[in-house]
Amino acid sequence: MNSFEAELRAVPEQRYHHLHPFNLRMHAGELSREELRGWILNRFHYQRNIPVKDAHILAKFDTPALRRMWLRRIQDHDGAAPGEGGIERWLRLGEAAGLDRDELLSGEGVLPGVRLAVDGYVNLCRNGTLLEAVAASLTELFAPDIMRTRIAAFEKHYPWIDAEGLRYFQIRVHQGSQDSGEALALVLDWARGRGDQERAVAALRFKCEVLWALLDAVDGAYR
Ligand SMILES: O=C(O)c1cc(C(=O)O)c2c(n1)C(=O)C(=O)c1cc(C(=O)O)[nH]c1-2
Repeated sequence: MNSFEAELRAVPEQRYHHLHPFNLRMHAGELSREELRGWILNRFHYQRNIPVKDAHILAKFDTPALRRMWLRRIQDHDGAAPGEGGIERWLRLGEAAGLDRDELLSGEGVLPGVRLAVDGYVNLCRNGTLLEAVAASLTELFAPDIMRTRIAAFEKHYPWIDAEGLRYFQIRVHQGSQDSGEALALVLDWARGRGDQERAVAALRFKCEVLWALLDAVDGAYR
């Protein structure tokens, strides 16, 4: 591992949302049903915007091979047909937790801080460079671990959520590993100069702040 890769990996180590008090309480089994439902409802706003930000990134690629690779991410979330894909699985997670699918789809109840955080991420991918947009996705280097922790915590502490609801996370463990591996290879290849490396690290820091701000909003609203 070169020093730039080590620098990239150190960002989420210190700032990723696995350290956020809301996630610590989630994993310790301390969240009320209302808090967990509030998190699922607000995270749906993040989920449904992931393919939107990925479409902005897709439009910046200029080779079929790279577009093909990134298109898979959009399909992972949107599915190949109605009733499939990650967004559908997140809706089922909501239903397993007692939320109404139409309520999730309406977007009502999404907190202002969550909207701003998600807008921040989508706008970085729309207006930033390709390097910044891809580097920002590298929080996913840490996502499979937090998802494994979350699955175990849900099974242990929140048995009132039907196990079927956990499918989103179970499938995402593999998808997140593949996504982050591909994105890391691109960033290491593109960012050879110190200026680019610093911009990649800054984008990854910003993305950690997006996830942190999202949880700050949820933590403050439902406690
Ligand atoms: O539950 C999580 O902790 C978590 C974190 C992240 C992340 O690190 O951004 C993503 C996801 N989940 C996720 O489900 C997902 O689809 C996803 C896509 C991306 C991205 O930036 O492209 N991050 C994440």
